[in-house]
Amino acid sequence: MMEQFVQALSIAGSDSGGGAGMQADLKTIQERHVFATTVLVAITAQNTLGVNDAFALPTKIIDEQFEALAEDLAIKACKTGMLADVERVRAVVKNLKKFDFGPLTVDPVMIAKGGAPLLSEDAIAVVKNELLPLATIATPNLPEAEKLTDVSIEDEADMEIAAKKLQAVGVKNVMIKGGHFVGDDQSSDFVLLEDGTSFWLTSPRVDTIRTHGTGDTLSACITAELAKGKSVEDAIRIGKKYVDETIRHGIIVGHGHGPLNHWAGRNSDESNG
Ligand SMILES: Nc1ncnc2c1ncn2[C@@H]1O[C@H](COP(=O)(O)OP(=O)(O)OP(=O)(O)O)[C@@H](O)[C@H]1O
Ligand SMILES: Cc1ncc(CO)c(N)n1
Repeated sequence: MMEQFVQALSIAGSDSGGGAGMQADLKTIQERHVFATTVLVAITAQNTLGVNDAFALPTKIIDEQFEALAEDLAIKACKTGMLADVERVRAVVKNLKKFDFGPLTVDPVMIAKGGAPLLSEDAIAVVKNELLPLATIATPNLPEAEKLTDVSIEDEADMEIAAKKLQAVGVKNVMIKGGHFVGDDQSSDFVLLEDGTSFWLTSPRVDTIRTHGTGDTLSACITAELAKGKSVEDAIRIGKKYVDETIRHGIIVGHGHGPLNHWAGRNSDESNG
């Protein structure tokens, strides 16, 4: 008998350049052999050089996308990416409370690599107080962790303090990404699990500017693995390994912060774990 194929959901913004946002989520979830579905929240006119414009979709069509998925599909895990502003964050929170799409990964996307805002300043508190308490795992980068915790992160000890503060807000599991510690020869992420155990995931830093969509790719991989029923710890470890391969085996696309090689892990036994 044929069984339901595993399905996951990306709630995010579109990157026309194809490297980050919903496009990175789709490519990643597909590579992890999970069926990807989407709720599009915003559209950006973007390439590897920057974000030229952004347009947030009306909440009516956001609600309708959630309803259409709930009516028909069997989604086992979901993630959020770019949510644009207070109105859109609240629309997503409302729908995530209404429907069960499995464990939620919140990638609290705020600013694109080139510096363009993808979340309005006043929406940060709403993400913190209304969205994060629904999260199974949150994956902020360093500036996002600072904004969400008011901890100024100068070193690894500060990352541990910020992770504890995020857990206090209600996030069960926290992964703070150290990709922004440029100058360091390692790229180290700190993980604090629900049961209080913690560990570092470290990989040699790749000397490249082609890192557009690293955060989206990592959180999408975690989401796909959670949809398959992997534990949070296993999903995180697989996510780190997968994103590392996509950076390490880079491709040349565009003239700025180029996208990742999402199919880099195809021939690697390790990344198919
Ligand atoms: N140059 C690099 N070499 C190796 N690993 C990296 C590098 N840059 C980032 N990473 C890893 O990529 C993952 C994503 O981290 P990062 O801090 O870049 O996320 P992000 O800022 O949210 O990304 P984006 O905003 O582009 O989606 C982490 O596991 C981090 O350690
Ligand atoms: C649409 C979109 N979402 C997320 C990111 C962050 O990588 C981006 N650059 N663009």
